[in-house]
Amino acid sequence: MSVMEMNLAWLRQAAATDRAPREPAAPSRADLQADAQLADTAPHIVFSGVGKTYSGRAGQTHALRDISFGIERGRIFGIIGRSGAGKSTLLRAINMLEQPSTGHVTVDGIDVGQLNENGLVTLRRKIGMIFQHFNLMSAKTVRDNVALPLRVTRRPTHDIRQRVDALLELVGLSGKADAYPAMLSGGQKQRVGIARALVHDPEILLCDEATSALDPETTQSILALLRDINQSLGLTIVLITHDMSVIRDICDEVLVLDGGEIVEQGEVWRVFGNPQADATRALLRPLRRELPDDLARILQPTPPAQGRAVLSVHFSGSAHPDGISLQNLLAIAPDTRLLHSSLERIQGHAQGDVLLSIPVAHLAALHHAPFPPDTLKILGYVHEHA
Ligand SMILES: Nc1ncnc2c1ncn2[C@@H]1O[C@H](COP(=O)(O)OP(=O)(O)OP(=O)(O)O)[C@@H](O)[C@H]1O
Repeated sequence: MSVMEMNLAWLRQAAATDRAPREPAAPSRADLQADAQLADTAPHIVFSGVGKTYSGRAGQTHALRDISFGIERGRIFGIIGRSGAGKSTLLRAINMLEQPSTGHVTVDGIDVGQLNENGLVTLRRKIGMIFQHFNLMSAKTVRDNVALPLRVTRRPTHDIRQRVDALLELVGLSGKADAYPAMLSGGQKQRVGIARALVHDPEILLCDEATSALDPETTQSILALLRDINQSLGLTIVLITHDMSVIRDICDEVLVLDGGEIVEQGEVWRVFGNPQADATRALLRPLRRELPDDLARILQPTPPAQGRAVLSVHFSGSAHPDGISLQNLLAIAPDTRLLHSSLERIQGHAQGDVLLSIPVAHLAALHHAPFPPDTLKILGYVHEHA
């Protein structure tokens, strides 16, 4: 029996009985191999036709409509959408903090909507969660905050202490075990939140706007920690955020919600490089650097007799993953000048715009340029003396 199957059996046992299940036996090498093979093929989390309707005094709100998608094991999966799009509802359906009105959510093949109370306790141990405002207990030390979920399991005190110390070391807070939350920076508080979320050795970590209260530098350090945890512990991470740079910097895949529906989903470099839905384009606008003001001021709509054309070349990731050769362009227009670039690499793919200028006299030769026609746009013209 594979480890995954053992865990499934364990969860099923918990779902079927009112007694707390015993911990599963330690897996053998063969179990681990079988598990790796199974894990390669089965999505870790699956939404099938999930809908959620809230009823209130003002009527019904359809927060989610017919949501179906899967999250592969070990991925970092981002969910984005405008305010009210349904992100939190979707995230919280994974650990059943929100019960769907229709459809099913399965984790490791278990329909989590069918679990009884014991089953839910077991499930939630397998799914850690961190929050925007950390949710720490102010009257308890860092060590006690992290130990809290372990105390209810009645593990021996020295086991708990060992586990907590190891986790504090993992998140870089070894020296802060006896500090109180008020004595910590925002980033340190979130590290405590991460340590606490990991106490039960979860397979999934849910991050609800986990970096939204942090400054950009601290955000980067928390993202680096999440990436480390994802890689070293093989955790599947699902996160929601309003910050598109978080998705760009850490996620493998992104799902875009709008009005409770999926409007787009895919690898980050594909979606960010060539967004299809209006909602995605609107969300990504802050990442796009517009034409610099000084350049916009001098651009003319018609070509001058003597002057230069300003071109933008858009890279959506797929065209030149190994770098961009300007050799052919320079052969057409040797006096090509680089004006501006918003080019960046997402998951190893070039993405963004490069602004170039060439003499108008060379415009006719542009159809020989080494870029697909739809990636090259003439933005305007500047007079030679400008
Ligand atoms: N408990 C609730 N009762 C009634 N309506 C709710 C409840 N929770 C959420 N909603 C509504 O469901 C919709 C989706 O809410 P949700 O919080 O999932 O969106 P979100 O994308 O996470 O929003 P935000 O980015 O602002 O946090 C919204 O219209 C919201 O007002």
